[in-house]
Amino acid sequence: MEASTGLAMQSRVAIGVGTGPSPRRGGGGVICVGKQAGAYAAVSVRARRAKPVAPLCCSKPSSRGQGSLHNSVDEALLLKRKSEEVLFYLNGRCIYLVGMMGSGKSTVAKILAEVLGYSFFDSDKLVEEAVGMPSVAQIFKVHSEAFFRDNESSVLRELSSMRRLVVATGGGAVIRPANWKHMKKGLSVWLDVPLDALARRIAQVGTASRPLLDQPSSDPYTAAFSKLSMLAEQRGDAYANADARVSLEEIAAKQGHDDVSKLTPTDIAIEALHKIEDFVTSSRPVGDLIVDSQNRRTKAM
Ligand SMILES: Nc1ncnc2c1ncn2[C@@H]1O[C@H](COP(=O)(O)OP(=O)(O)O)[C@@H](O)[C@H]1O
Ligand SMILES: O=C(O)C1=C[C@@H](OP(=O)(O)O)[C@@H](O)[C@H](O)C1
Repeated sequence: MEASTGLAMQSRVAIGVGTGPSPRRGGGGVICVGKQAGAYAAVSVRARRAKPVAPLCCSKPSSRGQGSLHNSVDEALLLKRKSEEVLFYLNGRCIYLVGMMGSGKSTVAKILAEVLGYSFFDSDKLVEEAVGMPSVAQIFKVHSEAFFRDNESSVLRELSSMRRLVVATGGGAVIRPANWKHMKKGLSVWLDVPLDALARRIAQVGTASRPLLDQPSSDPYTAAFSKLSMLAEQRGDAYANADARVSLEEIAAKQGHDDVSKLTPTDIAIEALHKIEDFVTSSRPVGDLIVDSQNRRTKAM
C-alpha cells in the first residue's frame, strides 16, 4: 500500500448531515469517510445551506450593461422558474459540478443550491477539514497529490450516499473512475469554459490556492494558460463523462456574442438547469414522463 493511501485511510471526514435537520434544511451531523478504525482525525463539517446569492436579490448589476436591474430581475425569475421545474424531476438526487480549475464550479454550485433548496458542499473544503489542514496547497506540500486524491475519493464516496446536495468537486476529481461511480449516483454537470477565460480568471485571483498551477512566473496568465492546457490534454475526455455539459461558448453564442466573460454566474446556472432538465427528461422512460406531466397538471389545478 502506498504511504499516502495508508494516511488517507487514517483520515476521516464527518460531514454534517445526520444529527440535525435534513440537509435540505441545512442541518448537521456525522458521516465517516475513513473505513478503518484507528487514529481518525474526526472533523465535523456543517452542511451549508447556500447563502442567498446576489442575482436572486436582484441587486447585481448586469455585466451586459443594459437595463441592469431589469436583467437581474429577469434572470432571477428565469432561474426560479426553471429550478422549480427541474426540482420535480430531480427527486432529491445530488448534483455534482465538474470542470477545470476556475471554471466556476463553486460559484455556480452555490446559486443552484440556493435556488433548489439544496445544501452546498465544496469537496476541496471537505478534504481540508478531513485532513485537518487549512488549504489544499498545504496538503499537496506536506503530504502529496496522491494523498489528496485518496481523501477526495473518500469524500465523494460519502457524499454519494446523501441527497439534496450540490457539490462543487475539485477539478481533478474526474480522473479517477471510482469517483465517477460515486458521482453517477446523482447528476453530473460539466462546466466547459475556454482555457483562455480560465487563465484570465485564475491570473486575477492568483494561483496560491491551486498548487497544480502555482509556479513562479512573472506572467501569471501565461503560466496558468500553459499549465491548464497541459492538464486539459492529460484529462482528455474525462469531463465528457458528465451527464450534462454547459458550454460557455454556446451560451454566449445564444446571447449573440462570443465573449464568455460577459456571462454572469446566473446565466450559467440557468443553462445548467436547462441541461439537467434535458438529461433527466430524456433518460427516463417516456411512460414515466407522461404520468409526470399528468400529475403536474393535476397539481397545478
Ligand atoms: N461567470 C463568471 N465570470 C467571471 N468570473 C467568474 C465566473 N464564475 C466564477 N468566476 C470567478 O472565477 C474564480 C473561480 O471561480 P470558482 O467558482 O472558485 O471556480 P472553481 O470552483 O471551478 O475552481 C473566482 O474568482 C470566481 O469569482
Ligand atoms: O484540477 C485539479 O487537479 C485540482 C483542482 C482544485 O480544485 P478547483 O477546481 O476547485 O480549483 C483542487 O482540487 C486541487 O488543487 C487540484
